[in-house]
Amino acid sequence: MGEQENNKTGVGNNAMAVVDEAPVAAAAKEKGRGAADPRLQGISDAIRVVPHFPKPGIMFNDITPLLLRPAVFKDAVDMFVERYRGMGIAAVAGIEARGFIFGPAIALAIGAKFIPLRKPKKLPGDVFSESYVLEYGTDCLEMHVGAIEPGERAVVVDDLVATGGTLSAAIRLLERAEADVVECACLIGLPKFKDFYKLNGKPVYILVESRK
Ligand SMILES: O=P(O)(O)OC[C@H]1O[C@H](OP(=O)(O)OP(=O)(O)O)[C@H](O)[C@@H]1O
Ligand SMILES: Nc1ncnc2[nH]cnc12
Repeated sequence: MGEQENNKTGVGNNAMAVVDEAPVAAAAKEKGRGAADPRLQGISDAIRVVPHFPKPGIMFNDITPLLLRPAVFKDAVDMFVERYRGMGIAAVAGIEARGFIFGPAIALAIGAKFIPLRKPKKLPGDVFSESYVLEYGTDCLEMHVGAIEPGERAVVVDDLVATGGTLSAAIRLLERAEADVVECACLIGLPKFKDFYKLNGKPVYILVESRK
């Protein structure tokens, strides 16, 4: 992925007017590539920030308003599809629950399989399990053994990266199956994530950065 491996690809501050509650459109302003992609402002505007949910102090980035706007929902999916098409990606791994909203559409569009990374005790077969710490608790992700073959190229998809704990667990799961994790893709990055350009050595591609 060349130059893109060395920066939080497509992510950065921008000068767009921002409503207080809306995340700032930040992506597609790849280094030296000129103006931001015009679709990003619509994506940013369609994300609602809800203070103190699910507990005091958390600024919850809610993607459900974006899902109610088909054109904006499509823009978000298209931006990921444009990025990963033709890269020999065999699998899109989506993180339960919100990675299940975007992951399958991306997988179908690029001709990849979709692998659900599920919360504990939901998958009936043999699983790999990885625990992680969240902004508001701890959790675990599981993946079916045999979902991916050694050496297959994979992208991990979720709606948001906060601490990076969930994505790191997803990367660990795929790597236990000897998959080649190419990148993680999220709609939203929280500002505190800005210091992480990589997770477990893997690039993280973010469309918009939340102000809060
Ligand atoms: O970067 P992190 O600090 O790990 O947090 C990000 C994760 O938190 C949210 O999911 P959540 O665990 O709330 O589960 P849900 O999608 O089932 O609501 C979000 O959808 C990410 O998966
Ligand atoms: N601030 C936040 N908004 C939405 N989902 C989250 N998951 C972890 N932190 C979150």
